[in-house]
This record gives sequence, structure tokens and C-alpha cells, in this order.
Amino acid sequence: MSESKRRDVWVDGPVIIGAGPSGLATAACLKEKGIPSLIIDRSNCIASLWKLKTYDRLKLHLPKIFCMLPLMPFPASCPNYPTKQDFVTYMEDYARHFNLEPEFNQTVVSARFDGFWRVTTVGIKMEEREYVCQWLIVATGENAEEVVPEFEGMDEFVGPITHSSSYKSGDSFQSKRVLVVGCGNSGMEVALDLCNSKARPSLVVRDSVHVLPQEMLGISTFGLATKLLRWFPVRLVDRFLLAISHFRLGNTAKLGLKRPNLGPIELKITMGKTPVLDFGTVENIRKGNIKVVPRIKKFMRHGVEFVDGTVKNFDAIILATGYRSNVPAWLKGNDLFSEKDGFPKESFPKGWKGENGLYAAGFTKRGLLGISFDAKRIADDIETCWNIKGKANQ
Ligand SMILES: Cc1cc2nc3c(=O)[nH]c(=O)nc-3n(C[C@H](O)[C@H](O)[C@H](O)COP(=O)(O)OP(=O)(O)OC[C@H]3O[C@@H](n4cnc5c(N)ncnc54)[C@H](O)[C@@H]3O)c2cc1C
Ligand SMILES: NC(=O)C1=CN([C@@H]2O[C@H](COP(=O)(O)OP(=O)(O)OC[C@H]3O[C@@H](n4cnc5c(N)ncnc54)[C@H](OP(=O)(O)O)[C@@H]3O)[C@@H](O)[C@H]2O)C=CC1
Ligand SMILES: O=C(O)C(=O)Cc1c[nH]c2ccccc12
Repeated sequence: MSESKRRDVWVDGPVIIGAGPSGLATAACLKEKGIPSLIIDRSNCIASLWKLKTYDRLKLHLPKIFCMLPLMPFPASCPNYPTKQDFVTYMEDYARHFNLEPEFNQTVVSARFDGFWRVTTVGIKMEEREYVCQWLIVATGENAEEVVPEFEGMDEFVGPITHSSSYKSGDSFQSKRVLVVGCGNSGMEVALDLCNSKARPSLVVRDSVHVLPQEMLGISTFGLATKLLRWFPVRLVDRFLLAISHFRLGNTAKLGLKRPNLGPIELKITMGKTPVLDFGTVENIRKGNIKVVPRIKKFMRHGVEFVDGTVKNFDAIILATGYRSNVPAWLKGNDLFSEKDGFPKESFPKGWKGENGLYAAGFTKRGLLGISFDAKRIADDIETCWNIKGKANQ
């Protein structure tokens, strides 16, 4: 498109890319300090990941106290483990409360710094815009794009192959043989949901996984671990959590769910890998309602061959193979984000601030709790520059 047809928009205050929990939380913290900002999002609504790309039975795995955004708690009427709808309603109330009105249907295709940040977007009719600003807050998330692995023979498979982000419920899978690939929280819960819908799920566990009960000693496992970590070293806390898990769930390795060498909290802290919280998947594996299968070797017309040489027929495949950041595709010339994985080069608690007014919100691998930390820190940091700028203009 020619330069003349492009709309250029000067933004007084930061531009925030992403209207999910991270973008909304950061905008709210800025607003509270009297700093305006503009949120832009490729989707047509706030919290698009939660509204459009999650399954019906989804509930928050952690109690609401660990999932609230800054400055506005969940209503008392909301259950301790909010449902997906509770959480969406909370975020809509949050946006309304802070008067946050993102610009929707604007996909960021490039952002670069030349004294100011220049953010180029493309709208639904392919019209281009350039937003020019002094601060850029990247809040596009750890789950921006689906990871869709390539397998040999994938094109030959005659049934549907979908990603877990488009799975809603097991309604259309009754009595079907479904292969769920990936045993993170999504895969484990999709397999359980399929089982409850009278489908016949198999679950690919290619390596190892930590499965923990959602609650221990009457409180959430996450809450318990947080409390224990105040007093004891990580490895001891892990040993304690694993002992209780063993008591409650038995030896999961016997079911094909081998545990990693590092403990669940150490693995979360060092690698960002979230332990799976169990809601009945383990019990169904034990009963034979969900079959655990090894790594896939190749796809065939009606099924899959696994690395151990066994072949099984399936009617559908669901790839619960996770997500990735999309930052390297559009953010040019910066030293905050790694080109390799699109995450900040430095891990939590660093990695939220780059050069030239660039910030990262929501890339801590620490879920909604990490988002709150980032939002507050970023707003505090921008406030100091904003005040200097204000004084200079007086
Ligand atoms: C099924 C599922 C369940 C989860 N449950 C929990 C949970 O219970 N607890 C928890 O703490 N975490 C959970 N998470 C993790 C999740 O990452 C966070 O809850 C949260 O949604 C992250 O917020 P965010 O704003 O950083 O990213 P997102 O919610 O992904 O928001 C990012 C926004 O950026 C927009 N965007 C991306 N790229 C562009 C672009 N190029 N241009 C313009 N806009 C763009 C997207 O449209 C999106 O609206 C879950 C994730 C999944 C997939
Ligand atoms: N209510 C809640 O709190 C929920 C939270 N979540 C969160 O959302 C985020 C995303 O979760 P999820 O969607 O499960 O993604 P994850 O990245 O957590 O899990 C992806 C899984 O797919 C496996 N995998 C990837 N590629 C392949 C392959 N080629 N063959 C076989 N297996 C493969 C991975 O195995 P490997 O480990 O070997 O790499 C891993 O088990 C996480 O932070 C999760 O905690 C998700 C659902 C519910
Ligand atoms: O979703 C994530 O990645 C999180 O960090 C939040 C989270 C969900 N389930 C958990 C279990 C243990 C530690 C953190 C989480």
C-alpha cells in the first residue's frame, strides 16, 4: 500500500500490543497513575485466548487469589476455582471498570525503533496503520500461536486433525477412537473430557510428566507449595509434594506417566514447565478408559504407528502440543526478546524491561500471578519517565 493511504496515529503514552490479561492489567496499572495508553489486538474482543480458544470444561487450576489481576479482586460470589465463564466475566468487568477500550482487528506486522516506536498494523480489509509512540509494551502472550508438529505421513490420515485450541467438548466424538497428542494440562484434560463423553481416547506421552493432585491437606497444591517454599528449600518441598502425590495417585510411572528427574517445582522454576494437576485423568488411565501410548513414528490412512512398532486405528487426532510466542515475526531490532523462542532472553524476575522504552508483559512462565508482577513493575517504571516528561512540558 502506498504511504499516502496509510493512517499514521501518534499515541500519547504507551502502546500495548495484546488485549489479554497482561495487556489489560498493564493498562489498568498505568491508568491508576494517570497515564493513558492504547491497547491494540488482532482479535475482535478482549481476552480472545480465553473466549475463543479454550474448551468448555476449563476452570482455573489455581485458587482465585493467585489469578486476580492488580487493583481489582474477584467478586466474593465467584467460586474459589473460577470457571472459564467466571474468568471472562471478571476480565470484561475489569476492562469496563478501568475504561479500557482497545482497538480491535489490528494485527501487528512490524514494530521498530527509530527514535520513536513505530508499530505497523493490518486491519481486516488489509488497510495499514502506523502507531507512533515513546513506549512499547509487548503483551502478545506465551500462547500466541499453536504449535503444530509435522509427522511423517500426516497428509495421508483421512480423519480430522485439530489443535486443542479448537476443542470445545467431546459431543461430536461419542464412541470415536481419538488420539490426543501431548500430556500437558490441555492434553490431560481433553483426554478426560473425551472419556466423560463416551469417546475412546488414547494419550501420547512422549517423555515424562509430573502429575499432582489439585489439592493436598485440604488446600490447593500450589498454595501449599508457596507456603512451604517460604521455609524450606525447593528440593525438600518437591520431595514432600511427590510423597503426597504418590500416596494419592499411586506410582504413575506404572501407568506410562514417568516422572521427570527434576521435581515439579524445580522444573517449573528452571524450565517453566507446568506440572499437570489431576482431575480424574489418572483414575481413568488406571481403569483402562484412557490408553497411554508412546511417541508417534508416522501417520497412516486410518491410524498411527508408534515408535515401539505397534499400529492403532483412530477416527480423529487432537494435537495438545502447546503454543509459542510470535514476537520474532514482527518485532525488529531489539535485545529484549530472543529470536529463537520469542521469550525475553533473561528469565523471571528479569526480562520485563528492554532498551528505548520497550517492555515485556506476561512472558514469565508463571501464569496469571506473573502477569500481575509485570504489570505493576512496568507501570511504576513508566511513571518515573512520565513525571519527568510532565515536568519538562510545564
Ligand atoms: C487452555 C489454557 C488454559 C489456561 N489456564 C490458565 C490458568 O488457569 N491459570 C493461569 O495462570 N494461566 C492459564 N493459562 C495461561 C495463559 O497464558 C494465561 O492465563 C493468560 O491468558 C496469558 O495472558 P496474556 O495476556 O499474556 O496472553 P493472551 O491471553 O494470549 O493475550 C494475548 C493477546 O495478544 C493478541 N495478539 C497476539 N499476537 C498479536 C499480534 N501480532 N497483533 C495484535 N495482537 C496480537 C492476541 O489476540 C491475544 O488477545 C492457560 C492457557 C491455556 C491455553
Ligand atoms: N486450567 C488451567 O490452569 C490450565 C492451564 N493450562 C496452561 O496453558 C499452557 C499451555 O498448556 P498445554 O496446551 O497443555 O501445552 P504444554 O506446552 O504445557 O504441553 C504440550 C505437550 O505436548 C507435548 N508435545 C509437544 N510436541 C509433541 C510431539 N511432537 N509429540 C508428542 N508430544 C508433543 C509436550 O511434551 P514434552 O513435555 O515432552 O515437550 C507436552 O506434553 C500451560 O501453561 C498450561 O499450564 C492449560 C490447560 C488448563
Ligand atoms: O499455567 C501456568 O503456566 C501457570 O504457571 C499457572 C499454573 C497452572 N497450574 C499450575 C500448577 C503449578 C504451578 C503453576 C500452575
